[in-house]
Amino acid sequence: MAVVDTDYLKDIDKARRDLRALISSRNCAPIMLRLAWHDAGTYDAKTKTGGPNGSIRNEEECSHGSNNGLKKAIDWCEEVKSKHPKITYADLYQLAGVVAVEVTGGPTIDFVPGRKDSKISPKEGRLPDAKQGAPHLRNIFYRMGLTDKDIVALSGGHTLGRAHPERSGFDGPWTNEPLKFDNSYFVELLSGESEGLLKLPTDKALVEDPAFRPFVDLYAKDEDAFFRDYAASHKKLSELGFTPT
Ligand SMILES: C=CC1=C(C)/C(=C/c2[nH]c(Cc3[nH]c(Cc4[nH]c(OC(C)(C)C)c(C)c4C=C)c(C)c3CCC(=O)O)c(CCC(=O)O)c2C)NC1=O
Ligand SMILES: [Fe+3]
Repeated sequence: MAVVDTDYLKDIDKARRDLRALISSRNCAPIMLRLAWHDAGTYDAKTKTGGPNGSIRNEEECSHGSNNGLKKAIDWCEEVKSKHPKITYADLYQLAGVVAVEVTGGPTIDFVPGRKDSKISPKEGRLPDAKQGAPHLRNIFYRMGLTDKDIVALSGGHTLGRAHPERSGFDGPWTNEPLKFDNSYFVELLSGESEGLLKLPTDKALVEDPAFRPFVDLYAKDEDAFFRDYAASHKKLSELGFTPT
């Protein structure tokens, strides 16, 4: 556990400002949010391994196929790390994810520092495979200790950014404003195919599965409900395996 004293908290605040400036000036909120998830999304609640521990910076893990393209985000975070070396990579990547949502107009997410770094990287295969459907999503997210509601709320993170053919083989944004954090991902999900907009098989599973669908309907019509549930799920994912002191 990193020692969270007043100096550490002061450093976190300065790093938060640096991240706001960096993410706003480079319009890189989407890839920073994806970096935060890819570090946290490896958590296994049974074995208490993986999770938000900065291990994605290890060459072995950041070269996993599912992490294609994230090296850029890791290098950008290094600029902030070099100015605030006391902050753990684990805290820095999760802070970047929180700031990415904030600067694009999303909900304020409670951030508690104190995550420890780990050099151990799990084997590839712990993140969801976009080509699969509902059973696979449940296998992956239940393993993390998350629920159906978390799966739908977190998928709303696709309100930001786009897929890149050279990274995942998929192409295009999910919404018409990929730098605005809002509930348009769910509105698009319910409005069928739109020219130039992407729907992954895992996105479509949310509409077809009877347990996921009520959350999609709620979030498409009530943005406040989406923001409330997203903020709670984002905090949960960013604290997997971490008990704030
Ligand atoms: C729920 C299942 C799920 C899957 C299978 C998934 C897969 C997925 N997510 C993204 C990009 C992608 N994903 C995300 C947020 C994201 N991603 C993510 O799933 C994880 C990490 C658990 C896989 C979570 C839980 C969140 C929540 C916020 C962003 C912001 C971007 C755009 C990045 C960019 O613009 O570069 C891509 C395209 C990568 C590329 O080509 O650049 C793919 C294939 N995202 C999913 O939600
Ligand atoms: Fe994604």
